[in-house]
Parts: sequence; C-alpha cells; structure tokens
Amino acid sequence: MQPKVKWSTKMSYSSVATFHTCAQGAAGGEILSPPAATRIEISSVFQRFAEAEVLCGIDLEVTQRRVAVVGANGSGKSTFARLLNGLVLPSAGTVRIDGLCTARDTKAVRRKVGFVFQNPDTQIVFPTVEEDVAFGLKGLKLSAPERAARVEAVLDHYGLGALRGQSAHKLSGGQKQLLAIAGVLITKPDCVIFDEPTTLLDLRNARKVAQAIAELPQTAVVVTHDLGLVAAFDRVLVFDKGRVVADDVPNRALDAYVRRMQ
Ligand SMILES: Nc1ncnc2c1ncn2[C@@H]1O[C@H](COP(=O)(O)OP(=O)(O)OP(=O)(O)O)[C@@H](O)[C@H]1O
Repeated sequence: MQPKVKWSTKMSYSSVATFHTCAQGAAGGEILSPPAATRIEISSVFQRFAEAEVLCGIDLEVTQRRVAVVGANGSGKSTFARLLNGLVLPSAGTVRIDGLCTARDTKAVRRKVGFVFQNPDTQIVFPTVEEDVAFGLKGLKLSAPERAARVEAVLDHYGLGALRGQSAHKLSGGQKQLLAIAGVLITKPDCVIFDEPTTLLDLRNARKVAQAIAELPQTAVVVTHDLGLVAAFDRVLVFDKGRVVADDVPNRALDAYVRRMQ
C-alpha cells in the first residue's frame, strides 16, 4: 500500500527572472505568469523487462511543481522517469500527462515533457554550443528572428552566451550539463524530467544546476541521489524494489528513506 497524502498545490520556487520569462519577452510575446503545473497521473503501472518486474503497480497523481524521486540503486527510478515522457511505455497500466496518454499520444507528450539525461554527452550532438542548443527548435514553426531570439535568451540565461561559437564537446562538465538543460528548455516544455542531473558534477557546478532547477517556472521531476538537492521540494517519492514506499514532504520522506537504508 502506498501512503496516502493529501497534497496542497503550492509553489516553492522563488525566482521568476527565468529563461521562460526572458525568452518570451525577447520573442515579443507576453511575459508574466508561469505555466500551470503539469498533472501527472499514473494508474496501475507495471514495467517488465524480459522476466524482470522493475515497477510493480505504481499509482500516483502528481500536481506539485518540484517532485523528487529517490531510492536505492536499481529500484526503478530511471525507468519511472522515462515513463513520464514516453521514452519507456508501461507494460501494463497508463501514464497521462495533462490528460495525454504516453502510449497513444506519444508525440504530443514528448513536446510537453522535456528530458535531461544524467550524462550530457549523450544529449549533445552538434559541433558548436549555438548549433546544439538551436537543434531543439528544428521541428517548431518559428520565424528566423524568433529562433535567434530564443537561442540568444537561453544561452544568456545559462551563462553560455560567450561560448556560443565554441565546440560543445570542449565545455566543462558543468557547462555541458547547463547546455543540455538549455537544449531542452529552449523548446519551452511544460514539464522537465531530470535523471540524476548533478551526479557527475563538482560542488560548484552541482550548485549551478540546482539553482537552474530551482528557478524553472515549469514542473520538474528530479531523480537523484543528492538528498540536499531536494530539501526545498514540494514532494519526495521514495522507491524500493519497484514500489513507492514513501511519498511525503522532504523531511519525512527522506527520514523514511534513510531508515530503510540502515
Ligand atoms: N531497457 C532495459 N532492459 C532491461 N532491464 C532494464 C532496462 N532498463 C532498466 N532495466 C533494469 O531495471 C532495473 C531498474 O533500473 P533503473 O535504471 O530504473 O534503476 P534506478 O533506480 O534508476 O537505479 P540507479 O540508482 O542505479 O540509477 C535494473 O535492474 C535495470 O537493470
């Protein structure tokens, strides 16, 4: 049985001086209100790979903006994260994002939900910083000035403006992670999934990425082993052996996790 918690919708992020706001301004649109929080509905989800049952009957409704997923190695966290934008489709059950079914409406879900991988090298595909970040706009119907404005806004926001002509693969680990985040956010997804975004980073770069996540106006679901990262989140899900074994505000959920790991 998963613990039942009555959640209130609240916004824990403080900064609204975000790329989202900047880019809309740069592109000539309205600024002001952040997007509504994304509704994630997961009903009776099982995930099997060959004989292995990796997720065993997950039922969740998520409407908070900052949600962390923690748990032991191999407990199913990344698989869960991949379900949220249709990278993995459930063996049984349904995943809905703002009413869209990941199995049936996969393309629309992918447009809505961005995914930042643990290792930015897997996400960086173009030679220069500017080309790489602009790639996400390829499928969108934008005019050349709109494209240029979005690229400039996102590069400036993540401190990459001066590096725009540089080889993306020559960036530092932290700069690469920020580039990977920029490459996802330039498409303005409603929700962003991060799979262990700070694992490969030193303290300074981990802090930069944590700040980038904290500033997002969108919903963010973050898989992490970095418990400090999630202290100010709205909700923490603790996974163990494919099940959600605690689902609570950070201090209570993290206490439950630490007790399990002893
Ligand atoms: N595509 C796949 N095919 C087969 N098995 C898989 C696949 N993806 C994940 N698994 C298995 O599912 C289990 C859960 O993996 P997952 O990556 O979701 O765990 P995790 O909690 O994110 O682990 P970690 O903290 O180590 O990153 C593991 O045993 C893994 O080997």
